Amino acid sequence: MIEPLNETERADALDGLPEWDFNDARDAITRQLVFADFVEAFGFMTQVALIAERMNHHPEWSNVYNRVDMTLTTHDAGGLSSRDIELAEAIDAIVGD
Ligand SMILES: C[C@H](O)[C@H](O)[C@H]1CNC2=NC(N)=NC(=O)C2=N1
Repeated sequence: MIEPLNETERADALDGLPEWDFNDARDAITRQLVFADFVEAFGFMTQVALIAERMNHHPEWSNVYNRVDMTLTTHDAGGLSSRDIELAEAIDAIVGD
């Protein structure tokens, strides 16, 4: 059973993820991306999907044309865990941040 991050761990993790916002109500992190068009957005989502499946950790997300909205939290932990931080870092690497 994975545990949610404690206060110190959460603060440290958020420091390392400046492109992500913290959603206190959900104990989740969110990021919105805008691409040139749908093909670029869906190509990004395809790359994330493959990594998420490999990690067995999956984003909550939505896509409208060139926009992708992502929320990361760990359902099994009831909040933000180290798995979300690892997935966020992998997503940032795809984006080039
Ligand atoms: C059974 C399977 O391992 C779990 O349901 C995994 C799959 N992907 C997951 N993704 C996310 N974001 N949180 C989880 O708790 C989670 N659990």
